[in-house]
Amino acid sequence: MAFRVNPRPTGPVRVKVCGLTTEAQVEAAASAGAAYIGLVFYSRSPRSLALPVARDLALAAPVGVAKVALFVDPSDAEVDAVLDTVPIDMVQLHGHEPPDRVAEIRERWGLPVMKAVGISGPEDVARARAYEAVADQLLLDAKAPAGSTLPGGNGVSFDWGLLSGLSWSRPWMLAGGLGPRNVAEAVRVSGARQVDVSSGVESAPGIKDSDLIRAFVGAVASAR
Ligand SMILES: O=C(O)c1ccccc1NCC(=O)[C@H](O)[C@H](O)COP(=O)(O)O
Repeated sequence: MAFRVNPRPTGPVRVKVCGLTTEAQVEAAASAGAAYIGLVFYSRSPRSLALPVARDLALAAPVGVAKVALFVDPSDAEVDAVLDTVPIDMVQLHGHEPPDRVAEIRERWGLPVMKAVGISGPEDVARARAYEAVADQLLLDAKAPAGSTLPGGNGVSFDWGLLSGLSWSRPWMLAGGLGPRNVAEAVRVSGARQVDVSSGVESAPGIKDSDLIRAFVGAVASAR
């Protein structure tokens, strides 16, 4: 397949490592150069955190690394419980939250919100446009495969060419099946200036691997 090559970008590509569960992983991600760490609050996920653990991880993150709290169709009480306990910089919504719920969460808690949208075809890209007006950032991720119990973190990718040459009024992040071996190509094809990874830097489901995190950030740094 022939891809359009995006114009030469400026500035480094920023990395989010999602689903960290130990302080050593937070240290590995931060020292490798990750700009964001994702903390998962979804009980069905192998990466889901209890509040006291999440608080310790957030406090272990150096200044300058944004702590992102990931929710799936959360109730107000769930958001309250996390934000009352854990120092968080951004909320990620990874469920079926409609635009008005995204706007409500943003306004009620006063934090930037990143809305994840599952992409498998051009109609999904069009759906993502509905969030440009209400979200601070977009996370363009692969759709969960049939049968998966997780809306994200499944290690599957989508056709990055769907994003090539598009412009967005909000910053956006590419996710889905990225790893040290394919992320440079994904950046080149999609034009992403931010990337998000979870299972691609794990040695087993839910277990992050510091060497893979370093390899991923290194591969991103080499992307042109
Ligand atoms: O990671 C999870 O366990 C998870 C659970 C429920 C909703 C979303 C989840 N992850 C979302 C992310 O931001 C992942 O980093 C993103 O989907 C990419 O995952 P992967 O394909 O494994 O790199």
